[in-house]
Amino acid sequence: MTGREPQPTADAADPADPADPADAAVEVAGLCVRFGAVDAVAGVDLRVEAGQALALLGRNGAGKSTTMRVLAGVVPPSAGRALVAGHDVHAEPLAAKRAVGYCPDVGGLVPRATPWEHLQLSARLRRLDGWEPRARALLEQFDLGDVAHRVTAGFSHGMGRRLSVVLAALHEPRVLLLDEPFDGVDPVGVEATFTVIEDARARGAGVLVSTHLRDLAVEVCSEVAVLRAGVRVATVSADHMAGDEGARAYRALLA
Ligand SMILES: Nc1ncnc2c1ncn2[C@@H]1O[C@H](COP(=O)(O)OP(=O)(O)OP(=O)(O)O)[C@@H](O)[C@H]1O
Repeated sequence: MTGREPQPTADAADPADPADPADAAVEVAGLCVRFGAVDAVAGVDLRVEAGQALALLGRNGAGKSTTMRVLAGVVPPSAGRALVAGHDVHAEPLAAKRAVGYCPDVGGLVPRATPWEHLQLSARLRRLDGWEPRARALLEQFDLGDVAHRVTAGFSHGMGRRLSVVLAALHEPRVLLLDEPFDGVDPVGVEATFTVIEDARARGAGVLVSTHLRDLAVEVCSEVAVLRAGVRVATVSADHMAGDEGARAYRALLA
């Protein structure tokens, strides 16, 4: 991300897109992403069902953010398939972007714009009606109400993270992609993010959370997928990754 573009990405026409209950929220098969000589993602398979939250764990450079960027339509796949809410991100980019709310790991905010202006722009691009009460509620929930009309240039890292989650959640997307949503975020922000994830699951959305914070991941997600060097090495229940035993199991997968 360049940090110059607001999230989410602009959409064009917005025809009705009724959910097909047969569709997974996220379906990734044989995904490869190459940057020159670097295989950032080297054949990843993932599935997130509607109403499920899956955590994506792995060491620095494992390919987590690249996978998220493909699903958000920011980076094209080199090979394989990536679908969100039944839409191929490559073949149906607009329908796919419409289904997604994306919190990028870095950037995405316009320094000279206020949180309210970010929300206004997002609502306009997505042609949302009656979005204001939800926007106000989300800002309050994330303790950003007092700074709703302050430019984001002076925001702390954690404030920027919290606003990025608010922007991803505004339109109640069918697929919520949160890349490092807890990074540098205080307990109020963590709690608010948990609520956003739980609300999304309750209305049948699928959630993918990329993070280094295993303890938080297992608290809010039902399953964990571990990437290593661009390859998925395990998908296990969150219980399996909890506590001291989970820490040992996780370290073993990274070795
Ligand atoms: N735009 C790019 N150009 C070249 N290489 C890239 C690019 N984006 C990612 N990479 C490389 O792809 C690999 C995977 O990066 P990625 O950011 O997906 O990892 P990650 O698991 O999210 O890491 P972290 O936990 O540090 O954020 C790394 O080797 C990285 O250097």
